[in-house]
Order: sequence, then C-alpha cells, then structure tokens
Amino acid sequence: MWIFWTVIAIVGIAIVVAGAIVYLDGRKQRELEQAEKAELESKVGGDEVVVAPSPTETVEPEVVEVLEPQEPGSTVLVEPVVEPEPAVVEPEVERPEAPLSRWARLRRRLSTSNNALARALADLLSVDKIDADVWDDFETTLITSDLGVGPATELTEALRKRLAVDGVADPVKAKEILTEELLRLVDPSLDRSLNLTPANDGDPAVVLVVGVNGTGKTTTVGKLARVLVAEDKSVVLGAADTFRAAAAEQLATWGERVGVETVRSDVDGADPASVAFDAVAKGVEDGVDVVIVDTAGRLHTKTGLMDELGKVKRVIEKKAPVNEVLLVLDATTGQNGMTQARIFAEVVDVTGIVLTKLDGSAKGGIVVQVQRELGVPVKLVGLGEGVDDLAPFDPEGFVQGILGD
Ligand SMILES: Nc1nc2c(ncn2[C@@H]2O[C@H](COP(=O)(O)OP(=O)(O)OP(=O)(O)O)[C@@H](O)[C@H]2O)c(=O)[nH]1
Repeated sequence: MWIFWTVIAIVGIAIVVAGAIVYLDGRKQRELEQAEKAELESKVGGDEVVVAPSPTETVEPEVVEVLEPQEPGSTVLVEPVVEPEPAVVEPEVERPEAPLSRWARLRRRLSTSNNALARALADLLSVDKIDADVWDDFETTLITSDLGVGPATELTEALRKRLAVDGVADPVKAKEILTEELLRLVDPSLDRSLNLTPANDGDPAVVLVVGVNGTGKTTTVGKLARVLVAEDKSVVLGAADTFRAAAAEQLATWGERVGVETVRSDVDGADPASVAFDAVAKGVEDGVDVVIVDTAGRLHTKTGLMDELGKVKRVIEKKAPVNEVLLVLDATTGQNGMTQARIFAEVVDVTGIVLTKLDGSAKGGIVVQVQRELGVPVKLVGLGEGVDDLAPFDPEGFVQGILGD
C-alpha cells in the first residue's frame, strides 16, 4: 500500500515541477520581448520611421582610414586638400571675313552715302541745255566733293570735250564717260598692294601706322590684323601709342579676338620707340609674318612729331627694316585732313594711305586729291565701325560705288 502512495507522490511532484518549468520559461520569453521593444523605442524616438535595409540591398562597408600611431615628436605629413583648378576659359578666336567679300559688301555703303560726285552728274544730266554756267556749277560741286581744284578742273574739261562730241542726250552714255574719266583720276595703274615681303629672310615685314589721333589709327591696326589673319598670316601688334593709356588696351582687345599677340608697356607714357622695338623683337623671335606698330600722332609741333616718329623708325630698324608706313586719314575732315597729310609726308616716308570713315563722307573725291598731292596710293579704306569694315582699295569698285551703281 505504501508503494501505491509513494508512486502517487512522485507523479504529483513531477507534475508540479514540470508546470513550474513551463511557467518560468514563458515568463522569461515575455521579459525578453519587452526588453527588446523598449530598446527599439529608445533608439527610434518620436514617430520617426526607420526603413531598414532590405535583405536584398547591399550595404557598402564604410572605408575608415586607419592612422598609424606616430612616434612622439615625429612630423605628421598631412596631405593638402587639393581644390580643383577653376577652368580657364580661352577667349574664342574669330575667323575674320576674307578681303574680297568685304569689298563687295562695303561697296554698297558708298552708293548710299549721297555722294557729291553722283549728285553733280545727276544735276548735269537733268538740264535741257548745258551752257557755261552749268559747267561752272558742275566744277564747283566737284571741288566741294574734296576732289581738289586741279582734278576738278581736269574732269570738267575732259567731260566738256567728250560730251560735246558724243552729246549728253543719252544719260547712260554720259554716265559711262564720267565713270571712265573719274577712274582715270583715281588711277587704276597704281600698285596698291601692301609690301609684306621681308627684306631679309626670316625677318617679319614691319608696318608702321601713323596719323593724327582720332582718325581711326588704332582701329585700323586692329582691322588690318584681321585682314592679314584672314589671309593666313601670323601677326604681332605693337602698342607704341603710349600717349593715350587706353589705346594699348583697345589694341590688345583687337588682337585677342583674332588670336594675335600684342606687345605693350605696363608703364603709362613709356617710350614709344622702346615698345616698337620690343614688338619687332618679339616678331623676329616668334618668326611671324608681319608686325604692325600703332603710334601716337600728336601734332604738337612738326619737330616734335618728326623727332618721335623718326626715333620709332630708327629704333625698329635696329631689328628689321620697315616695309610700309601707312598714313591714316579721316575722310570726313576734308581739307584739314589734307593739311595733316602734308605734315606727315614731310616727317616720314609714307608708302600708303588708309582712308577711314568713307562711309560717313559724301566726299569721296579726297582719294584723288591725297594721291595727287602725296604721290602715294590709297591702299586701304575704312567703311564703318564694324570689325571687318576695312578693305583693300579697289578703284573700279570705288568709282562705281560713288556713282551709285
Ligand atoms: N564710321 C567709321 N568710324 C570709324 C572708322 N574707322 C575708325 N572709326 C571710329 O573712329 C573712332 C576713333 O578711332 P581710333 O582707332 O580710336 O582712333 P585713333 O586714331 O587710334 O585715336 P587715338 O587712339 O586717340 O590715337 C572710333 O570710334 C572708331 O570706331 C570707319 O572707317 N568708319
């Protein structure tokens, strides 16, 4: 019997122990879950939502630089932080217009400039009978067109004779005759090409540009550089107009646009001869085709001008001979321009004339007068403020332009 009760007691104890184990295990599990929850809430805080990486996403391991421990007193080399260089923006180099197409475009400007010569012809053809008074008026109009007294008389006489024979009844014929006679005065036989053949092999051709300030000298040097670059020539500019501080800046800007170097001085009022010398020296060193030197043209005294330009030329010629001395004249200044031209021609050996601002002048006759007086051809003409408004002078195109063809 006691065996029966012993078995019952053992079974009862076993049941109680098993129940206790199950209870304790469940409680531990709940405590663990609560602890995890509390930890999670303390990390997240508030209502923030954390998006955990999905098991498919690859998380790149963070690269951590491990620094070697340094010996006390040793120098630690810290690599400087290299800022990226700001990109250098090169100025865009322009391709200037070719000389031939310039003239075709610019010729139209002459025909629209209400030219006195065209007007004189129209007046002549509009009268019923050409008598002595009509011829006198004609000659006077020619003189006011800056043709000069000599050429005006010559032209009137030539027309008088030829129209007396052929008659003026046919306006087309009369215009043809005037065209021929004018062309004869402008003289198509003159050599108008720029002499850019260096005297010595390897030297650049040197072009010295002179003229009174304000005539368009600096502008002409810039435009001429463009004409030459369009002909595939290499060029260096010399800013020897040191009298006006902004002139060098102006010239350098012209050069930059066509990718041409400008030699200038950093010092205001520097010696023009020294800048001119440096420019030619640079041209020799770089082996360029042409060096164009801009000068200041102060007409303070004739001797002062002579000294200045004479010195510039002499100093340049220590490096290379001067090929061309171009005199820049403003066509709108008429007889004033002629007076300047005479003075410059006495001071330097002018080899060619650049007539600027012909677009603003109704007096194209100055071409004839200046060539006659100086015995030097007009080689280039300026017909506007645009960068490509300078062109080699073409006598036929000029005469047709001013007569409105
Ligand atoms: N309409 C017209 N204007 C021109 C022409 N050539 C030059 N000019 C203008 O004339 C003005 C004077 O030109 P510059 O080149 O500065 O004259 P500059 O002789 O060098 O004068 P400085 O620099 O003072 O010695 C400028 O406003 C030019 O744009 C031209 O053919 N036609």
